[in-house]
Amino acid sequence: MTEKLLQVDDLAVAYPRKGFRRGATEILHGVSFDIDQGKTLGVVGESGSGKTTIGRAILGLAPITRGTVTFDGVDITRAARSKRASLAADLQVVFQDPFSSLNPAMEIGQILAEPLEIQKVGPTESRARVAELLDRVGLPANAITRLPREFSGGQRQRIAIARALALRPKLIVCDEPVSALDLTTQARVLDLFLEIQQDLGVSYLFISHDLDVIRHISHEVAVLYRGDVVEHGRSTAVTADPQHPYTQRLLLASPLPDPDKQSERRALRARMAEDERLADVAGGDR
Ligand SMILES: Nc1ncnc2c1ncn2[C@@H]1O[C@H](COP(=O)(O)OP(=O)(O)OP(=O)(O)O)[C@@H](O)[C@H]1O
Repeated sequence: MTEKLLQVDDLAVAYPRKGFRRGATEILHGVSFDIDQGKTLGVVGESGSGKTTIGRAILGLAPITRGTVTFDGVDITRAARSKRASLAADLQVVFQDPFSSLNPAMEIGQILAEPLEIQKVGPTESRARVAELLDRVGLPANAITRLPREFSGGQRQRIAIARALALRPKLIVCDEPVSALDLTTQARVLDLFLEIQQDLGVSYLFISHDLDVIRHISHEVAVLYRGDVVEHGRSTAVTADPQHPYTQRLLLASPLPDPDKQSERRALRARMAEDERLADVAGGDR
């Protein structure tokens, strides 16, 4: 049996209402899912559905009002600060924007060595690990003396991935990590994520608004709609035969014109039109 690395149970998050002394706006209304070791859960949903908030809650950066987040056997919503700090290396993040997530004044070698220094890794081992990380993400060894601005968007995202891998984490929260990239670069970076997972057994919580991206990268998918998980299942099943009307709409809006899926989508559109027609007829009969 595969071990559960992350278990999220009935997670609710609420932010205090701006301009009010009391009251809070609930963003997540009790979401539950888990992630096995070495697997990927894709979280998909439209803008504002709460995807980033899920990632932030797992990283301890959002106000959790209910539920539990158990990471590697520890309930991090109730664990002491010292215990959470000891888990920090195992839980890393890659953000959407590789331009703002890398310090523009630091050379790549420094950016990658920084987390190692914090973990008190000595200089000789650190140099070897930085070289290994660059190789791992397909960047040349001479990148160490260069600055982020000397790299393209895709290369910068590779640097951000290398930085996330520096401490050999068990889980990486990937928050729209390919959304700022063109389609060809997206595909290459997604393949890198897959290759890394195959080699290192790392798990991903992979957030995206794009069902095609999620289909490519995830074993399972959770569809988030206005702070609730409305559909959850194996990625192939959910994307081939979505059950919830919201997932069906997301699939139709999916931006990649995948030729193999064209006829499938036409059939789905026809089925939805027919469902709507029947609903109209039923409504008219009442
Ligand atoms: N710090 C905050 N304070 C108050 N409200 C917030 C805060 N952060 C997010 N929200 C609200 O929570 C809701 C969900 O935001 P979130 O960023 O999680 O959505 P998302 O699905 O990731 O959207 P996007 O794809 O646009 O990033 C939004 O209505 C947002 O305005």
